[in-house]
Amino acid sequence: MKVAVLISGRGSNLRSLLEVAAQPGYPAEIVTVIANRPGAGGLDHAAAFGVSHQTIDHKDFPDRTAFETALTAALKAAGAEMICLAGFMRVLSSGFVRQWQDRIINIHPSLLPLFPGLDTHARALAAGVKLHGCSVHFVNEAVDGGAIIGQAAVPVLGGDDPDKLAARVLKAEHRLYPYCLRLLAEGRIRLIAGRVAIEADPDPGHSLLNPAPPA
Ligand SMILES: Nc1nc2c(c(=O)[nH]1)N[C@@H](CN(C=O)c1ccc(C(=O)N[C@@H](CCC(=O)O)C(=O)O)cc1)CN2
Ligand SMILES: NCC(=O)N[C@@H]1O[C@H](COP(=O)([O-])[O-])[C@@H](O)[C@H]1O
Repeated sequence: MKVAVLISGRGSNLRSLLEVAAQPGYPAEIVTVIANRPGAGGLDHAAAFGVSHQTIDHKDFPDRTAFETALTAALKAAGAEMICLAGFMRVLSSGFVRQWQDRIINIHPSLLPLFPGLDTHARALAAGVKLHGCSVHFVNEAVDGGAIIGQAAVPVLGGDDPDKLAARVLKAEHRLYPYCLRLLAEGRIRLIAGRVAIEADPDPGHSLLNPAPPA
């Protein structure tokens, strides 16, 4: 499966996708990386893996539609069949989402439907939840409202602040995203009545995602 990754910053999720996609037998290929912010750190990861990469700065365009028209042209030129949002911080218009219906996924740093949007870790701490985590979901018009493909949970520990919690969640993100993209690229994901069904799930207990905590 030919995959494009859209980023806005550091790119650690992009790196985890590049690493697994470089492994023989992984069913997806990262064909291009596009950043909407000049100097996004993730572009260096793309260069390090020899993957085509470019910046399309949303600030260079009069509006979202013009920005997204340039985005679509670059995606089509790269032959992208699927789009992975990895720390991509622009809300995509309904027109763009419809054009790429069921072919855009995103990683979000919370256990959706809890805490959609921004500042998820501070909000989780403020809410006093004891479990937090991340979700990979299809992207639709509703921000963070698309069908959930996979989730990974982490404990909220005493003394946690948003940065400590974010770091624990990020480790889980780096396992969850390659796992979910694999399921998608192997054709195991079915969207039925707006919900995801995983066919012949190789790891129903998700032990891959949630290895037993250290003794
Ligand atoms: N149509 C959709 N677009 C996007 C989704 C989605 O589910 N549907 N997910 C987001 C990712 N995301 C949360 O996971 C998110 C990203 C950005 C924002 C946001 O409010 N962005 C502001 C600008 C912020 C900036 O440029 O720094 C905006 O776009 O005006 C909310 C949620 C990706 N897009
Ligand atoms: N709303 C989208 C959002 O908040 N995404 C989050 O941004 C970070 C990007 O890190 P990265 O650039 O190192 O992959 C990740 O934690 C991702 O879940």
